[in-house]
Amino acid sequence: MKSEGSAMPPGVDWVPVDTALDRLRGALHPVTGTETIATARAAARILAQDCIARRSNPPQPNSAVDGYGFGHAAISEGSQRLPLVDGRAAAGQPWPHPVPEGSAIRILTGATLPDGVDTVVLEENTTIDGAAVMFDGPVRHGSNTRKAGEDVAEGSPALPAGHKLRAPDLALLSALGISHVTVHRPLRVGVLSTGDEIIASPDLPALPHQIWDANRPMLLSLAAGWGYEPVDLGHAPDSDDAVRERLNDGARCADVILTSGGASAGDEDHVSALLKSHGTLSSWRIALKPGRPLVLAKWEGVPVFGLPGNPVAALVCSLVFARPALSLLAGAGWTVPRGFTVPAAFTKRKKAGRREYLRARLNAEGRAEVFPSEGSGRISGLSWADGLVELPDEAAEIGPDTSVRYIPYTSFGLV
Ligand SMILES: Nc1nc2c(c(=O)[nH]1)N[C@H]1C(S)=C(S)[C@@H](COP(=O)(O)OP(=O)(O)OC[C@H]3O[C@@H](n4cnc5c(N)ncnc54)[C@H](O)[C@@H]3O)O[C@H]1N2
Ligand code: MOO
Repeated sequence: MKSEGSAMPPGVDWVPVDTALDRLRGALHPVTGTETIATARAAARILAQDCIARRSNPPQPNSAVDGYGFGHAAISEGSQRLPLVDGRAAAGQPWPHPVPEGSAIRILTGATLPDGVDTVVLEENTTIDGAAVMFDGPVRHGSNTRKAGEDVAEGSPALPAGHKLRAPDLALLSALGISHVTVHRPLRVGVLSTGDEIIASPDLPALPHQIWDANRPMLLSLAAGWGYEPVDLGHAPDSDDAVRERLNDGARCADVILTSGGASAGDEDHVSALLKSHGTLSSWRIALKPGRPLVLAKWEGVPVFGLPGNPVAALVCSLVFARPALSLLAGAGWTVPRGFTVPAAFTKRKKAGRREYLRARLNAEGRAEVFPSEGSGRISGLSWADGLVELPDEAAEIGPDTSVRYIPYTSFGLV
């Protein structure tokens, strides 16, 4: 019988993905300063301090419906008939007088409960007879009312430091009277493409042996979508001097640098060579497909992710390694993407020894189908997909309906 063996060439110290992630997590710390800005402008920013409720939500007991309010003590089972006070309580227009026991008041949604009112009956369940309201009891004490602070109590923690603010969070903070928040300054993410064959933009002509830069727009857009400040470091040819100059630029104006290309050990792999000779380099051979020649280093103290040039590998390495690392650098802590266990709609025999990520999407039955080619230069598969299937480091025999872990692009924060 044929041995399963390992998928990886021998003679190399292959680092498992989880080990690489653990080392990365241990080596990095937040690098951004802080600033205080208006809550209304703080979407996608990361809290640098806990937010404490300035007052309760709701601040006062109020009505949850349009109806009639009264004191519960005066009513019982059966038909009720309560005289109406000559007035009305509305949101923003509280009724300033007590409602006598045995009377009721017209009350609208959001209105503060006047003194003497602890229960509200829904308008649709009542009839009006002259100056009285009629309905059937019993009515539960406190029904259709909201207690002061039932959502959030004054002085209680609303959101913790490290939380990345989303639209609903702006609603919460505003409701609690928090007009300004102290947040981390946006992480500046420098992006550099390398390679003699690369033409910086499809606006420019390309000879047959040249290709337009696909990685830089992808990586800049990833950084922006994650809420960071993209810094375009342009494109450098395969020359030590050119790459060195761009890395120096990056170290001046970015907090972290993503490069693509030149990451493996070939004659023209200037990124890994430079980082080896100058920076502090961890050139791990990661037990990963695609993306095994990932370079992690520091250049003038600035972390550098030397991503592989193949666009599929560049994206996978960004999602798997750069995303949690950038989140940590930016002050939001380490992130682990949320995956879903779904049945496979494909067959594959996977050898032991490396983690694999396949371009995938869910079909109409909710099963994961994968792109027909695993080629790392097949950029079209990245667009075809809506996510990745993560296959474990160990050997796996996947057939129709085997459970696999599917991680949608949205779980990686792709917008
Ligand atoms: N002898 C070996 N050769 C290779 C190995 C290996 O282990 N031993 N690994 C292969 C794997 S896996 C990958 S991935 C690539 C990664 O190599 P580099 O990071 O050094 O990347 P390049 O050689 O510069 O480019 C690879 C490929 O990607 C294209 N590319 C580069 N930049 C861009 C860009 N910005 N936009 C679009 N396409 C880009 C480039 O033209 C190449 O085709 O190495 C294998 N070789
Ligand atoms: O890491 Mo390379 O993964 O196959 O393109």
